[in-house]
This record gives sequence, C-alpha cells and structure tokens, in this order.
Amino acid sequence: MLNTTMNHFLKKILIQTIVRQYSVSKKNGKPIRNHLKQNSKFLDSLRVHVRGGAGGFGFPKYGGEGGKGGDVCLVATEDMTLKDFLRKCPQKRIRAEMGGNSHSRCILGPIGEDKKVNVPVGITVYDDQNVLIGDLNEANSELLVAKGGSGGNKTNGYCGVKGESRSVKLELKLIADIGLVGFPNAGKSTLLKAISNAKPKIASYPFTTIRPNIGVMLYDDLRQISMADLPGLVEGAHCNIGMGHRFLRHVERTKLLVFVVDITGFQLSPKYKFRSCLDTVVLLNKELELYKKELLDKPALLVINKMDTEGAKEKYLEIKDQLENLDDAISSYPDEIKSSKAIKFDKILKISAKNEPDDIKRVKTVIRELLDVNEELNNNIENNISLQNLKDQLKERGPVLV
Ligand SMILES: Nc1nc2c(ncn2[C@@H]2O[C@H](COP(=O)(O)OP(=O)(O)OP(=O)(O)O)[C@@H](O)[C@H]2O)c(=O)[nH]1
Repeated sequence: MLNTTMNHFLKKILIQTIVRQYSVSKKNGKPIRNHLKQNSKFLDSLRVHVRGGAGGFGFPKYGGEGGKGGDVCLVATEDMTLKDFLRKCPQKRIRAEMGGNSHSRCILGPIGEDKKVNVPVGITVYDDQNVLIGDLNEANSELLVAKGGSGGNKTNGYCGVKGESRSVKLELKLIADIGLVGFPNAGKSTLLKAISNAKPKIASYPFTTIRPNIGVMLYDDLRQISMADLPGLVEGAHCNIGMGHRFLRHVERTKLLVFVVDITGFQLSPKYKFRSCLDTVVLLNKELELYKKELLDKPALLVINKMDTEGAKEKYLEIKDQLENLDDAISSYPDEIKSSKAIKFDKILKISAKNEPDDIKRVKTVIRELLDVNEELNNNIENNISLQNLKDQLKERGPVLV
C-alpha cells in the first residue's frame, strides 16, 4: 500500500517537472523558449553567410578583362545531416574564389572556381528577408545562392565587381511519405515502433519525443514507405506552448498525414483543461490551420488509439458521428478553438497500438491503400493536364484535314 502511494507520488512529481520544463514561460507577455527545446540536439535550421568571388581586375592598356568570380552553390547530398554540414563548415561562412586579373601575358583573367557545398537533401533556402531562394529535394540537385561578380572591363572601369554577399537560412524539412501528428502521449511512438523499423523512446509521460524519428515500413512487394513521428503538439502550440509549431514543417512534404489520438483524451497538467478525444481532433485541426491551412487539404487518416482501455468502445460510440461530420462538430466549438475548415479524413481506424498486432497490420494496409489511391489520382491529374496541353497545342495549330 505504502509502495503504491510512493510510486504514485514519485510519478506525479516526475510529470510536474516535465510539464514545468515544457510549459511556456512568459517574459513581458511574450513566450520564451523552453529549456529542453534549446537543449534538443536535433538540428533542422541553420543560418550561414555566403559570398560569391569578386571579379578580377581588367587590364586597361590592352582592353583585358578580369575573370568572373566563382559562384556559391549548395548541392543536395543523400545520407547527410545539417550537423555533418556544420562539422565541415564550423565558421558558417562560405566563400567562392576570386576571378583572376588580366595582365599582359593573359588578357582574359581566369574565372574564379565555384564553391560547391554539400547539404542534406530536403533543404529549403531563404534569404535574410525570409524570401524563398529555392528547395533542394532531389539528390545532386544544385542551388545557386551567391553569384560571383563580373570581371573588370571597359564598362566597369576595369575594376572587378564584388560577389553577391548575403546570409541565408537553411531549413531542413524531412522527407517522409507519412507524418504522424498528435498530442503528446497519444501513442505515436508506440505505433511507429510497432509498424516500422524505428526504435523511438516510449514512456507514459508527455513529450517523450523531443525530435523527429523516422521509421521505414517494408511491404511484401518490397515497397518501402517512410513514416516520421514528430514531437506532440498541444493546444496553443501556435503560441510556442510545448514544442510549438517548430516541427510541423517536417510534415509539409509528406504525402499522407496520420493523426493519432487517445480515446481517453488528454490533459497536459492539472492546470490545463481536460480535452476529450473529439476535442483533441478539433484542436489539432486548429493548430494545423494556424500553421499552414494547406496542410488540411492533405490526404489524412485518423487513428483512434488505446481502444483496449476501459470504456473505450462507449466513448467512441459517443463521438463517432461527430468525427464523421467534423465540419458540423467544429462549428459547435467556441471561436478560439473553431477552425474555418475541417480536415477530411479518408478513413478512421480504431486501434490499440500497444496490444493488438492485427490492428497494426490493418493500419499498415490502409496506409498503403491510401497512398496508392492518391498516387493514382495525382498521376491521372497530371496525365489530364498533359492531355489538355496537347489538345490546346493542336487547337493553336488549327484544324487538321483528314
Ligand atoms: N493502453 C494503451 N496504452 C498505450 C497504447 N499505445 C500507447 N500506449 C501508452 O501510452 C504512453 C505514451 O505512448 P507514446 O507512444 O510514447 O506516445 P507519444 O504520442 O509518442 O508521446 P510523445 O512522445 O509525448 O509525443 C506509453 O505509456 C504507451 O505505452 C495503447 O494502444 N493502449
């Protein structure tokens, strides 16, 4: 008896400590970054300074032209992380070579060598105004981030032009087929572990996952589908509560979102409101909309987890209709929770990720079916577009006599 009370007490202290670490602290009314977030070793964003080489000097006496300065290019490289990049480039400064000067024995100055730097596949590059420069989604694709200056010649008074110099942000968006989205403790890691080769940490307190984990599911026909588990979202994530929206960018490129919710609901701490399973779906919908409403258009699967717990079936029956008509259900919520649009789930599955291997098989099969259907749909759309383009081209050329 004493042992049980002690265990309960210790567990309570542990939960309170974790909640305190994760819950938002406020300074001058503004949320400040929480402790564990800063300590998280996962690196998915980095600012670097890039400068193209200056152009070489021209040689006025003979009208000689200086060589153009080299460009700085980023090259997408497989099996690489931003940490590897940082190890190779700890100063976070990348310079391309200057163009060579023109002189009496070499009228055209040699061109400065381009600087090609390897970065992980899945990088999006922004300039210092946060304007998109480009994406590197394919291995070996290249992106020019700083142009070299042109060589000195008649038009610029034979002075080489300086290379482009700017600071750029490299943002890593993991590329996985599936993104798991859910509140903490819903069972996302349990599902990922059971369904794939991943070995995420699992524990009975919120925010065990503090960095994205990726697992690969292997099918009988050798098709491989990757799944990313992200740290749990919480109500108010858009105000940086919990892990905030920091990791949501990793689901932007996924083909299917898998929402995992706990049928018993969720409560971050006694200070926070208890949220039922339906509330968590509505709140997840809201957080996704606040992050990027286009995410709500993605194909989505709703997985209702922990169906082995007491009273789960009754709880599910109570919310079944609302889940199937999420638009109506959302409209009955207060304005601060309500989203303007509801996600359309392609399928709703009830499972026990922990105790039912058959449920896991079902999830795996449904994921494959949904991906296949969507791929076919996209192919058809692309084919129709190409067909329409062909028809338009034919129309432009006028009717053909047969
Ligand atoms: N009864 C029951 N418990 C489950 C089930 N799935 C997961 N759990 C338990 O729920 C707790 C949380 O599971 P996790 O898989 O770590 O949850 P998570 O969503 O990854 O949590 P975060 O890492 O905080 O985002 C663990 O104690 C699991 O053992 C289930 O189907 N039934």
